Amino acid sequence: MERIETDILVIGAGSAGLSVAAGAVQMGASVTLLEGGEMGGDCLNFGCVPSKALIASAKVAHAQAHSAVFGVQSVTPQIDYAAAKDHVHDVIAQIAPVDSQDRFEGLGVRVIREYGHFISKTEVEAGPYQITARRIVIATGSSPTVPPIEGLETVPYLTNETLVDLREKPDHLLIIGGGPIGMEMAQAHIRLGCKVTVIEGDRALSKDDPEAAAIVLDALRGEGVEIVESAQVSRVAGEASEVRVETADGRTFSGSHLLLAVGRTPNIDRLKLDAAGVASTKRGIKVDESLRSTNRRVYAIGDVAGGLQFTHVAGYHASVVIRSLLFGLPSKAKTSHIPWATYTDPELAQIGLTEAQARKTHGDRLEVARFDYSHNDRAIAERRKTGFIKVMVVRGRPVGATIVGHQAGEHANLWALVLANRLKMSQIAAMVSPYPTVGEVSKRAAGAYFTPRLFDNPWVKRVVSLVQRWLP
Ligand SMILES: Cc1cc2nc3c(=O)[nH]c(=O)nc-3n(C[C@H](O)[C@H](O)[C@H](O)COP(=O)(O)OP(=O)(O)OC[C@H]3O[C@@H](n4cnc5c(N)ncnc54)[C@H](O)[C@@H]3O)c2cc1C
Ligand SMILES: NC(=O)c1ccc[n+]([C@@H]2O[C@H](COP(=O)([O-])OP(=O)(O)OC[C@H]3O[C@@H](n4cnc5c(N)ncnc54)[C@H](O)[C@@H]3O)[C@@H](O)[C@H]2O)c1
Repeated sequence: MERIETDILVIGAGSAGLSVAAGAVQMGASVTLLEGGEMGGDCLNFGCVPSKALIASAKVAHAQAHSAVFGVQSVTPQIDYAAAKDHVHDVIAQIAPVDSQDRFEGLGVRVIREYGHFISKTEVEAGPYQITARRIVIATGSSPTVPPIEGLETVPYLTNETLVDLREKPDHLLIIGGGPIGMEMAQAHIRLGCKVTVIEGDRALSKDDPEAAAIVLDALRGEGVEIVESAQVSRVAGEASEVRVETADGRTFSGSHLLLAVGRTPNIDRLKLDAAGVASTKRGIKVDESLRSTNRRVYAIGDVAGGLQFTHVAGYHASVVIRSLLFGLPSKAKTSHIPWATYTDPELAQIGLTEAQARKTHGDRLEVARFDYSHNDRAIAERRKTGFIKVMVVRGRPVGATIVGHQAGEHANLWALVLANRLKMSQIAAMVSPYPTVGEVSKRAAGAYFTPRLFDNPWVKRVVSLVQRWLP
């Protein structure tokens, strides 16, 4: 057994672990990084990157089939599903060097390709290594949840992990779960020529603003995706290319392939957390606001910390703990300025509070300013008129924004800046947006906030008429 002593041990080389390791080593700490699976974790290999690459293929197919309105003859796209997956793997390969063992070793990180588990409060064993660290960061991420549905163990099913390598085009993809994974993959597959049925136990896209989610669901239904809500799956049966899904209320759906998209389970089983005195729940490792576990030398970040599960949150968590790991400074993770986006078409983005959350927190002090895409000239030119932005404002400062429409995820950047820096609506209104851009919707939402104050205000009218009398 080789013994290693290190300042910081990072367990897991996904978005969270890599961000901590890169930051800490470049600021002078000695860093050891364990990775039992693929460098880059879920986002690169099975999550964000492959899903967005497949969505890009699907967009091209959709554009070919719907070009006539632009004066370009529509054609029936000839889909080569396996070639689309080649494109997905090529995209992963292009991004992989950034997350690679070579790059991290080049930065000075000791990278060990083994799964690790605790043997004491400060020690971890990984393959032939025993590592003692002053601080340990658990960044082991999450895996697709496989729910206890009767019959599941007898039926071939896909998860986001195995979907990446599927090369035969599903004739009819059944998706259990109408969250972001289910909806993104549903639209990608209908556009790539599959039949798609989504079976959702509750409400599809239930974590998002219902009015905005309804626009996305309408669009998907319009493209032919069957979305069945309030349909808790209780049993599955069948075999390869013939799968049957039954719901608790007795409905049955049949398809050729089954994708599970029912949420995530934290990767904690291998860690032997008891040995380190690190407490956990079903959602993940218990952490305080500083992302410290019940063992003060051990932090947990990213998906395994059980909060919002996004790559940018993993990166943000890394920045929060680095302050405390390297400088011993107090540092707290907040969620009030965190954005997320679902990359359906139209896209759906949320930053900070939804309208319902803001109403609950701020009551009558809440004002909602909104602007519709249908009044944006560029959106009209691009035939992307569906969507809206609404901004939740309290005493002149936004506390949340919801955007549904073309490139909503891109427009979320501006509102993420606004919320992170507690900017005022007047500062957004002062921005000059280039015309014609879809991004003008943000400025127009700020305009909508001031319109009644300026144009429907008798005092303003009185002052203007008075000044006009005196002006030479
Ligand atoms: C289909 C899909 C699409 C997604 N799309 C988006 C998106 O568009 N935008 C977005 O922001 N987020 C998206 N996400 C979420 C995003 O992928 C995750 O939030 C992010 O990957 C979490 O990073 P992480 O570092 O916490 O965990 P992971 O990326 O899961 O990394 C954890 C790593 O730890 C390793 N590991 C586990 N246990 C051990 C151990 N004991 N020892 C050593 N190594 C270990 C694992 O092998 C893994 O590589 C998507 C997720 C999925 C599934
Ligand atoms: N664009 C993005 O940023 C993006 C994309 C994909 C995934 N993600 C991340 O990955 C996480 C996981 O995504 P997800 O879609 O798997 O999870 P989710 O928890 O958001 O949605 C799962 C859905 O499955 C339903 N469900 C659970 N059991 C069921 C059953 N037996 N029958 C029918 N329905 C059932 C739930 O009601 C829920 O609506 C997301 O929360 C998000 O953090 C992000």
